[in-house]
Amino acid sequence: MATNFSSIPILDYSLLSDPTTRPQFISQLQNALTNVGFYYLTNHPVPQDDVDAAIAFAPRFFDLPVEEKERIRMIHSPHFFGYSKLGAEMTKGQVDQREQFDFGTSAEVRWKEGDPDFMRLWGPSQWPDEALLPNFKATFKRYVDSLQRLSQELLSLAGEALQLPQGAFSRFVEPGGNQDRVKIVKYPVPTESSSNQGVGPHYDGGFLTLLLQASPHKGLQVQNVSGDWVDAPPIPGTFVVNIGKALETVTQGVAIATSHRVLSPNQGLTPRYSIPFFQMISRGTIIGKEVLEIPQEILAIKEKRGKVGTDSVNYAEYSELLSGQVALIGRVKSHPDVGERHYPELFKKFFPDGLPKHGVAY
Ligand SMILES: O=C(O)CCC(=O)C(=O)O
Ligand SMILES: [Fe+2]
Repeated sequence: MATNFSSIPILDYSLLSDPTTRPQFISQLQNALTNVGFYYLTNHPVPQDDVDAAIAFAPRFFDLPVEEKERIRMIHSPHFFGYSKLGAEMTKGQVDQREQFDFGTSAEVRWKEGDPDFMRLWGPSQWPDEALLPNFKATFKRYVDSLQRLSQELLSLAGEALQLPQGAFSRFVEPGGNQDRVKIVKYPVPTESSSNQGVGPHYDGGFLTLLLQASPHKGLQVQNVSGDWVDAPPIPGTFVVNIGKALETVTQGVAIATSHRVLSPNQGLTPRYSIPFFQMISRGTIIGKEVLEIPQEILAIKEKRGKVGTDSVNYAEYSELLSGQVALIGRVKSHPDVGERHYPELFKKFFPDGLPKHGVAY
């Protein structure tokens, strides 16, 4: 089986419903997890009407009046939920050319006096005014409920493909469930003078990411073992699923997190939209010290594989810090202005000279 991919495998979810084809899905999944870190999922169970409704809302959100988007700016949220204008986010110290709206699956603030700061990461989302965007909140609540269910099923299938015992991942779920995160993203056509970094090379931090490409543009690229960037163009009716650093860590590097980036649309095109769903992990574990026991046969796959490209930021902190702290550091580095407002001490540690000139919302 190829260990240096030149395209992203397409897995057909409907193979799972027939016991004679199910093993084929599991074997393809094993290859995708261990050799690519990415796959397309086709014939998935999320109702197409819900997908279409989410896609239709993406441009409408960004067309809201500026004042309404400002009202729900991320800076108001210690949970890093809300609107970020163009140029407000950074990857690897470079400004990303994207505008976005972050929200989460339902969660209460469980932080109490004396708890570590990162316990404040989970909490309620900010939503646009119902009168300005009727049904937006209800549509996305329904959509993320479906995505959360699907992500849990795909995680359990990943466990099966890696020959782990059933429920192997449950120790990374907090009582009452984890809060997963979602973004609606707009990548505008760059001006002549701006860079074409839609989002710079990075790994996702959690378990699985389920990405809905919400317009027909190319732009997403995935880095293979040789360091080449492989296109992952939109395929209608699919999600792009990829592995985050947390899953890589707990599987002892057998499932690989693969670096990826987005290039802005070329001149003359329209903006690109996408809606990634990030499956998160529990906050209170040093996951590098809680890795799963992996069968020898599966570990052997890792030995055969080449070394993975390094053109990316990383999550080495998972081996020494609590998972919630790693997540908080990632958020503060990406959104320094929000970090400065809500987590001033941590902010100072990473930005001793104050807010960077670029990469701040205001
Ligand atoms: O917009 C995309 O296609 C990918 C976005 C992404 O990789 C991310 O937000 O982590
Ligand atoms: Fe990503």
